[in-house]
Amino acid sequence: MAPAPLIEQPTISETYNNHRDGLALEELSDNIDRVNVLKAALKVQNGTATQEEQDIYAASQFDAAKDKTQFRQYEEACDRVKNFYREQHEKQTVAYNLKARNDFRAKTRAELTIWEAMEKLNTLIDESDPDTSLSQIEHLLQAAEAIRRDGKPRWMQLTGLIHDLGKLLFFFDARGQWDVVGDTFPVGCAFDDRIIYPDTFGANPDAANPVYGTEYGIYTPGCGLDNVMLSWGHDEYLYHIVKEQSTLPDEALAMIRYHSFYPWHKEGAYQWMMNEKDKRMLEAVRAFNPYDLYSKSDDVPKAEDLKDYYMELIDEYFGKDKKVRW
Ligand SMILES: O[C@H]1[C@H](O)[C@@H](O)[C@H](O)[C@@H](O)[C@H]1O
Ligand SMILES: [Fe+2]
Ligand SMILES: [Fe+2]
Repeated sequence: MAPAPLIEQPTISETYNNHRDGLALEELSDNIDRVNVLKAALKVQNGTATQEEQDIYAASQFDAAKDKTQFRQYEEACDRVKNFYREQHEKQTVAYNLKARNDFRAKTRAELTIWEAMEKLNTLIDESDPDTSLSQIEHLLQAAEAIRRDGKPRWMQLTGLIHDLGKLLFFFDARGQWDVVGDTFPVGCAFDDRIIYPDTFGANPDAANPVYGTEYGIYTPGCGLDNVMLSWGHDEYLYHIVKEQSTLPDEALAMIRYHSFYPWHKEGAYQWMMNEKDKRMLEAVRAFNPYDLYSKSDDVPKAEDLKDYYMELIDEYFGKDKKVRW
């Protein structure tokens, strides 16, 4: 059976004629199809979490003791954070997103094991984050350890460990931090007011575009998030890598791809895009979020003490001592 068209075709060809520097969405989806065929041939399978695992990850007590008012206070955030989002909201356009995906597909930037990637990332301090000034390896270990302490499935522990590794982009093709970190949102349709600092989208040329500026833009309701272009950054980049090079299940892929999509998983925006699969994935992302956000105030784990445990976990889903193509 031929896959359902991603988005209504006439709109796409009309709107994308102006973006010859990027891949058309049709070509992108062809690429994705080719990858899926290759994966089937190589017997790399992501699969879905078992019901038992879904039950385990759904019931969490982890954040009960956390004072939620201490996190994500953007109104009180420092200028570093505010300036970051002003720039990001101005520059994340459809044209840029097509180009970024095209560049991503064009080459391999580095070959590093997961652990090497964590070490490389260690010097990056995330300008968008009002809640932590720790290094990334510390944040990754905090998230993974919180998930592990709560007895969650092994694949979810590993997801905690790697979920921000896409920030490696900063050392390769990025134009700054604005196309690497921060919350994400769809491009190609109206920017929702539930995105933080919504007023800063006035400076984004897409906001006034006759197609992209409308509620549904280039999409149709129910098209499914797999068919939506989320602003390019660490989530999207890592998602593609993990999908192609690991056996982590769909729920893990969703936790990675949507963990910064707060307007959707926290604020309830963009519900009209969802299909049945997305409803299940939303549960997974919501189960993951507290470990990402509230573990930032936990004790700082020591990487050397935990390395053996996590190396085994990495081997289990990526292959023994596997160099990942970044
Ligand atoms: O500042 C943070 C940080 O960049 C995280 O890695 C991202 O996932 C969050 O959504 C964002 O708010
Ligand atoms: Fe993140
Ligand atoms: Fe994170």
